Amino acid sequence: LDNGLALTPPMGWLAWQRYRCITDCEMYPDDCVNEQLFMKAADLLVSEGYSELGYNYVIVDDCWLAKNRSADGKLQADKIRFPSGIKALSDYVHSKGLKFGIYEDWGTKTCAGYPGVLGHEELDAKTFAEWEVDYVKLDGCYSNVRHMDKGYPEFGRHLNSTGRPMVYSCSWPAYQEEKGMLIDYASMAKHCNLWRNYDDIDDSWESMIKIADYFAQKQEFWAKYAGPGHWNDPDMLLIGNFGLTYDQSKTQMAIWAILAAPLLMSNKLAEVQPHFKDILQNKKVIEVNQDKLGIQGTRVFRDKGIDIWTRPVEPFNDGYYSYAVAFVSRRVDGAPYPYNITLEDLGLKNPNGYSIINLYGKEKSTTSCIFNSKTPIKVRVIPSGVVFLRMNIENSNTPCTDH
Ligand SMILES: OC[C@@H]1[C@H](O)[C@H](O)[C@@H](O)CN1C(=S)Nc1ccc(F)cc1
Repeated sequence: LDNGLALTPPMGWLAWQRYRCITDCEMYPDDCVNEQLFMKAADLLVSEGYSELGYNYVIVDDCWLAKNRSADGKLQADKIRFPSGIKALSDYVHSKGLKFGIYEDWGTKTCAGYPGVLGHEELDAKTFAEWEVDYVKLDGCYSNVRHMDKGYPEFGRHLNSTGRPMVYSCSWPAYQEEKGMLIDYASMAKHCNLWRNYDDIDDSWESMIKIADYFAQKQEFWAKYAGPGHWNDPDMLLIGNFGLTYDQSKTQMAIWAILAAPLLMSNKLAEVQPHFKDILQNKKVIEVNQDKLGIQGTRVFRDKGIDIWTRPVEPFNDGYYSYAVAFVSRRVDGAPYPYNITLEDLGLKNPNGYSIINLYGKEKSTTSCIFNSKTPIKVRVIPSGVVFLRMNIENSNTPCTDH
């Protein structure tokens, strides 16, 4: 969507995966969907160093609403759980220098059964502008999938007519994909800043890698629609929760960086363990995800249980081609698996050579030597883990010794 927003994939924190629709704040005061949850998330994004790295959206998901609209037909928040109201919450988030996102559903109800926008589209868009919302996630439950091709663009026009810039996240393709419909991705890129293509992510390796594999299967259809202002969305980051190991967390962060995916954490920020936080705050990996070219990478190679993903990154012009390259092991036979490949076999043919940086390596790993495209690079990949490298074209002439 050409509204000047989301020129790189949005980054931030989205409640759904970790907090679902927990509304019993008596029983679960620290884990329920209420205003405290989002105010605390805003505080921690700043105090824990996330916001300075780009994580700046605090996004409310389903279940924020009262069960009914107010007398004048406007959407309203649950009065017990959001006693100060959404505008006050939005103001609080803005006071921390962050941006505020909210959820609704192009249907009669949200997936969890709260009021949907159908029949109130213009009013609801205006309400979001009044609340100074910066990002709207529009879900697609309780609606006719065949009418989404008109409904989602129309709601986007209502948002645009308010005059307030708002990132527009659409769930439209995910619902049409589910029905096996032919999907108009050109329309998606025209009307939405990002869009969910596929199933909801759950807190497990199986769920995350199923989504990654589906994006690889569909890459020839989907990747070309990604670019500044319009992104495919494989759903939230699981890192810091219960389901992924340390190495599996590095794998999700690497694949989401290759895919130019939104980096929307959904975790309990106060309890993210330091080595998981290091993954979420890895500047070199975030730099790949936020690369200005906005080219979505692809899975280019599968061999011996090693999946290889590459993404073109800057500098990438007149002969200078640089890449991020991820080696993901799907093996389960215990030992880290040694894998060698020449850059030429990877399709990186620059004769002058490349510097190679291990994005998950220690700082010292920034090599100054170069590999020419025939030098085999040797990696050892941990089961369901990843070796994530950045290869920049170099014209220096200090060839690398064996790596
Ligand atoms: O209720 C909202 C929730 C989250 O917003 C997800 O990100 C959305 O993709 C939709 N969603 C859920 S649980 N959707 C849903 C998931 C399973 C199901 F059988 C029916 C609806």
